[in-house]
Amino acid sequence: MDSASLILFALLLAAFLFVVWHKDMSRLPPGQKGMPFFGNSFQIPKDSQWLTYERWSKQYGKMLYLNFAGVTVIVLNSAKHAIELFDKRSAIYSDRSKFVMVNELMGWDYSFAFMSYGDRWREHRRMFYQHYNSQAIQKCRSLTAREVQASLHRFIDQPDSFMQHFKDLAGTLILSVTYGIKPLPKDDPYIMISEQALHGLVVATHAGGHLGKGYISLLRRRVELTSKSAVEFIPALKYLPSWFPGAGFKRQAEKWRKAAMGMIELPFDAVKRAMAEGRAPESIVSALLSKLNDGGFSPEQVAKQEADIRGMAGTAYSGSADSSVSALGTFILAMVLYPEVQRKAQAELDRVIRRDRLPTYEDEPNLPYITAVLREMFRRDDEYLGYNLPAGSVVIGNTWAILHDEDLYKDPGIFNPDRFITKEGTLDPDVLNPEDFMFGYGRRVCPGRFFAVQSIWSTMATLLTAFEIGLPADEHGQKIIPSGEYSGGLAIYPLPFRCTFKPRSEHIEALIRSAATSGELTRDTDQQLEMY
Ligand code: HEM
Repeated sequence: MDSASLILFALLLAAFLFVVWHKDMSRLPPGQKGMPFFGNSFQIPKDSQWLTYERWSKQYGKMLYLNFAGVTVIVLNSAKHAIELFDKRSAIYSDRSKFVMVNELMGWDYSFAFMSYGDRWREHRRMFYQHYNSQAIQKCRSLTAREVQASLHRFIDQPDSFMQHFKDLAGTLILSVTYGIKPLPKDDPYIMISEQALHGLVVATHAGGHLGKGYISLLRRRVELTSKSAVEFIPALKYLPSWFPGAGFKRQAEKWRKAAMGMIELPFDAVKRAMAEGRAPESIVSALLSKLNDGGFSPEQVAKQEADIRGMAGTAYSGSADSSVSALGTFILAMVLYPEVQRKAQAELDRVIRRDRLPTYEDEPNLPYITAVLREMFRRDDEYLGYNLPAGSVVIGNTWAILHDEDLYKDPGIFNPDRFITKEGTLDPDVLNPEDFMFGYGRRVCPGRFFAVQSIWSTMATLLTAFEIGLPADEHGQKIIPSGEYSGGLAIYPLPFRCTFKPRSEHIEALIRSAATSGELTRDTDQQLEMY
């Protein structure tokens, strides 16, 4: 081919590609115009990206097209679109990204939350769901009530550490139910190793701290937005030796991997040892292992199923820890910023519970306003968005925009649980329940949602019965008002703020103190599994 024909061929090819690309583009939803090659990469802020999506969606439409250096991103800003795609067409919107850093280098491929859509994911999810569905988790109601009540004294003794108390409580509940482990009140080794593992996960999936340096500055925002790193862009980087300049992410991944493995192996091995010694308390893992021991399986089958149980159980801790704590942080924030809502909730509790005991989840049907507060809290909680990944493009359900849609919720910026209540004082079935959105969509919808709702509701109702939740005053006697802002991350939390927890009566304080003692006694019995 001579050079003139070569140029002609190149021009024709370019024209063809342009037409194909253009034709394809014309079928995409409208969106904000971006830069050549980088697209919208540099137009998205580091935190609270959902606000930018919402703003653009008002300009361009509820289904928004974005381009991050060649990766197509579709953001769904309406309930209708999210249901249409994620629920009704869930077969093609249920995959996950490959997560090279998290899955391959840090060892999280045991967790079905990060698995691609397929048989292995299905098997793990089915096993999980058998034990955490709405029926099954009713068994843990009394355990939940006992542990919530046993934690109350901490709010009196160390009010400023209330987020830490929520963290400890979330860890206690999930470890007790899943493994039969009662964590120590302080510095529990199972919780500590799990926190290390989760910290690694949060760092690896958020800001691009572990990336090749030049690459980060160039593509940082695109990286952050899709929770990926340079190694996600160029998977071959995973083969770099750890000592190679710029391969610090591999050394870091090795450390985080140890924590991720410790998190699933240590409690699992403790249950196995306790079972061998005939002293294992009731738990999901011991129930599954007993079935396995009675099943007449070959050693290979046992090894495979043990690995599945170990991974499924570890997924429960990682799914539960941050999300519930974030929601409860939002609850406390709402209670101090909207004292009239707190008073109304307490009036309902006083009417139904009569101040002579602490509530349990059994009381839920008689306390619609508390459930309305939970729904309103979920509507306001800035939990991060779920990702779903169809053929090559990222589809994001912008839950924040959906739950702030003025067509669905009047004055969405106001914390108003009454929006969920009818004139007769019951829950209004015609108002969209935020639980249908904030737990994700379709086949990947959060399988821990029943456990989450039960434990968060119980914690909220118990705290409201036990305490006047208020704000401390500064040296001039002025109340210190929290900013109400949130920090970014995989799950995000209200920025630290102070509040006070005053027992609502002497009788309640006596109940709190006695619940604390019975909680400690439980921990000292042979129910505690030793770690080593
Ligand atoms: C307020 C609390 C919680 C919130 C807001 C929440 C929210 C979510 C969201 C948005 C997803 C992604 C769904 C999607 O991809 O569309 C998810 C997945 C998941 N959650 Fe939760 N969650 C909470 C509590 C829990 C708890 C307590 C557990 C465990 C007991 C749990 C276990 C999981 C698991 C295992 C997945 C992965 C499911 C899969 O990929 O198939 N979550 N959650």
